[in-house]
Amino acid sequence: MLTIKNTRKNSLIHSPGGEALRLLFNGSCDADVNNTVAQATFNEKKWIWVEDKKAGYVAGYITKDMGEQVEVHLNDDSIRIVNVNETDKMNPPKFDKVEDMADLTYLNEASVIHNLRLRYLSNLIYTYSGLFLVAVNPYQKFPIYTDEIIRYYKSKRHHEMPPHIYAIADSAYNEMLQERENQSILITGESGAGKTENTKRVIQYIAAIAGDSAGDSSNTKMLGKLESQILQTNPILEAFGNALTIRNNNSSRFGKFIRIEFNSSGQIVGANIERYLFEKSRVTYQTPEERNFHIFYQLLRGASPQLKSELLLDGSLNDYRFTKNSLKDIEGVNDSTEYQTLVDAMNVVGISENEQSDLFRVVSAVLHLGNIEVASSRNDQAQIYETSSSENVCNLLGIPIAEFTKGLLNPQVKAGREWVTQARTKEQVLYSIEALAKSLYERSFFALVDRINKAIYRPKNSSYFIGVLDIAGFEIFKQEEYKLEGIEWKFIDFGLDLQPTIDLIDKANPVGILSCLDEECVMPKATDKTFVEKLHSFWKDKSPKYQVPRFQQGFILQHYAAKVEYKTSGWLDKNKDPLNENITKLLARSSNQYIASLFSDYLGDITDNDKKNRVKRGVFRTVGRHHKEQLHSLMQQLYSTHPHFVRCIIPNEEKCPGKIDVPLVLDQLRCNGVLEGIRICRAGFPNRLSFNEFRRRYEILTSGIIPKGFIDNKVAAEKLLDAFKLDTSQYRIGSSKIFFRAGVLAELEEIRDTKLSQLFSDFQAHCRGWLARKAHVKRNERLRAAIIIQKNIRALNSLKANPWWKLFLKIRPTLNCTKVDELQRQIRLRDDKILIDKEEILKQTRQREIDLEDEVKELNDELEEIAGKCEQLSQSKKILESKMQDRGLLDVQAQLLAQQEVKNNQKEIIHIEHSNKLKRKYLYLQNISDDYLRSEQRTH
Ligand SMILES: Nc1ncnc2c1ncn2[C@@H]1O[C@H](COP(=O)(O)OP(=O)(O)OP(=O)(O)O)[C@@H](O)[C@H]1O
Repeated sequence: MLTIKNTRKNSLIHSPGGEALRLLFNGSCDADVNNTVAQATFNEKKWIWVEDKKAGYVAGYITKDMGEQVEVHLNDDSIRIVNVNETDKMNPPKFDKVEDMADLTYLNEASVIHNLRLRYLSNLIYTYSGLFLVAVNPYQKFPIYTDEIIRYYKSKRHHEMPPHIYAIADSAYNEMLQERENQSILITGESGAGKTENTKRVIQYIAAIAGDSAGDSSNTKMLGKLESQILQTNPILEAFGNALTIRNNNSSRFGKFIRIEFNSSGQIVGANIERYLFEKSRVTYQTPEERNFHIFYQLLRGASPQLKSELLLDGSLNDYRFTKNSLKDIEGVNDSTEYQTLVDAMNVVGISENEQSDLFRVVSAVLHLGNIEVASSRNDQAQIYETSSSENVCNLLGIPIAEFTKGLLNPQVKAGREWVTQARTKEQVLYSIEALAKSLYERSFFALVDRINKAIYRPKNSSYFIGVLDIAGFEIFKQEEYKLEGIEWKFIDFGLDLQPTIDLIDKANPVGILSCLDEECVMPKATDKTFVEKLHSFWKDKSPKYQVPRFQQGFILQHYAAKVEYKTSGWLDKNKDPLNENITKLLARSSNQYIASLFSDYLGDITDNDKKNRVKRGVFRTVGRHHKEQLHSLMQQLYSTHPHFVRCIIPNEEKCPGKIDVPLVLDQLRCNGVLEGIRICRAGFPNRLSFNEFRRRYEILTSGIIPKGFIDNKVAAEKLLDAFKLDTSQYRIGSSKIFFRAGVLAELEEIRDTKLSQLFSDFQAHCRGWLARKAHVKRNERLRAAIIIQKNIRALNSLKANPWWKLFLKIRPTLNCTKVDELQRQIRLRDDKILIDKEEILKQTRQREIDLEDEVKELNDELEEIAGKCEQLSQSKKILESKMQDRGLLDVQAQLLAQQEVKNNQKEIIHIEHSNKLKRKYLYLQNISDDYLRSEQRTH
């Protein structure tokens, strides 16, 4: 029993489970730690709702304020007590159901859970909490993932719309386009919390908005082929990689990182899936409340009889060891329909019928492997008497049965330098059968992921990506950014310093747990015990995060959320993951190409040299090392992206809609860092903008502050900050960005919105004014016109009554008014004639021009001819001259000169005649045009 004292009015009480209770009176109360106050509302009777572990919620009321004590009387006459934390203060009711919990005035566990709970009970499953989006699994379908909702969220700002996974997807997409930076969305949470559902929603949203950025697709029904293929990878991966567990009917038994690739204009050009940590042990063992991977049930229930007979499957779920002890059905799920969905999805992705049958062949082989019955002979040697299952296995896997059986029962192993045949016990054979079944299924699953990637991955056209990580427990905080930007930042230890624990697991020197395990795996005679002893010698009392357990063989690690005790039995074996090499070699040479490809790394004879290499390779590729390398590469990728965080919360363990188990939720909030996330967000500078972006967005708020012409973006941003009169504690200026405390940018955005809407109103007012003025002028003109028309009509009407006018009208037909008419007619006729003459003159002029041109051409030809003759004459003159020289005939020269003169004279006469001719023609044309001009003038 706890006695709570000095509880102030309006202060917050919260139960051991963290439920919030607002006290509307002064006083205190006793608390029974077994009960949880769910909700408290006080009216005059001061009602209180208390959760009773047995009875559920029970209502009670507070009878009286007794000084420092408050009794809560329940309707079953008992008294319930609550735990009060005096330091916790209650937020005013206006903060109830607040969309971003970073906005809470008082931040504490109770307020956070109170808010989440209120929202959850109002079917609001998404809530922002500073750095994260918190998503509480509703366990029911809300209509919040429709095409219409997608359209609402498209290109909206973060806080413009209620919290939603689409808002996160949208900001990742827009930031990718604006910042030209890869993005990642890290979706984490416990099993069953909703990671995979939210991952699917992110991909659905991105496929809808980015599939066709040219048009307004926003419609999942109108997706392109690639987008559909990406979406259809889901049912395939879920069939082979998901299973029913106690916590989740559709639990992913592997982690995945899906990268959606975009070109520079933001259209999807491909996708790639990387998988992590596959739970292959489920193939051979499940608890009675759980199932094997879905595909086993789907195939046995949904495949056609013909396919089943091809796969040699003539039994039902109860006939196969690997399925018979499991739960068979999932509520609300029809495996046969799911099988059809799977086949349809594989067809969409482009997995051919042959490839599908290869995948199913492996599933069937695994089922038959489980049914191989191994007996023990008298000398403890394993025997297989009933061979039908082995025959089926060999038939399906394309390997000879004799060698398979021999490899299982009497494998060849190396003993020193010799190869010897070893007899195996029943347990050893069963172990290697199970190891084979697990490895076969796992390799086939990995090959399936590779095949899917082959269909959807086109790295060539890719410029950026958005990666969606669906995996339990991932954390990256980019606090180094402050350092890079030169921001003064006092590191606050929020309990997030996980480095000592990470070192303990990961470090090579001093040897961390994984390295130590790898080392032990190659040590002769090493056992799980020697491994643990070695670990203790390295870490006991040397790391505060490492402890030695009292009773078990293992160690205790202090993780972020809690201490975890690890039992190390079987670790060495699991890390080596040994397979019977006699069998794997057989499989590598299988007559079935697909099966052979799964084990191609075992191809080739194991010579001494190979063996050495194999062992060496084994050292580097233990299970632990493989995971470590994979995760390291994942972290590298994540660090190169802009991260967005989604924290999924499981509300209760009964998969029950509308029920929130407060201690369970509180536990998750504590473990997944939501509370720290909010604190970091409030303590640090969670919003940042580059100088350029800041100036571009907010210059509008302070017209005239930034002078015209070029000015450095940083200087401009500083001027703007001064003009905003922001408190300097609210921001920090880095070397390329400005960092803001939570809420500052939201405020600026609000002011900007107001300003923009004011500007737009002004603009609209201007436009409307202009239109109205134009309409007014038109109306005035119409009015004037109407007045004139009226005036004329009135004049006409008044004239109508005038007797002179009447007389005039009467006598008009008899009047000789033809003169005017005749004149008009003559004018018309003359006009017509002028027109015709004009045309005729033009025609003639054109014709004359053409004739003249022809004549000029002829004269030119004549001139050329004369010139040619002259040339000839000068030639003959030259000849004659030379002859004269030869013969001394000077008199001939004189004669020729005389001839030449005659010729020249003739030429001159021709020239004169020609120019006279041209003159005459010119005068003639002049006359014509004068005539024409005169007639024109007359016309006018
Ligand atoms: N947003 C949601 N809307 C409706 N149902 C949901 C939602 N999120 C989760 N669920 C329900 O909860 C179940 C578990 O969710 P999901 O498989 O996504 O969990 P998980 O965190 O991926 O778990 P695991 O780690 O075991 O794979 C889903 O099958 C679905 O029935």
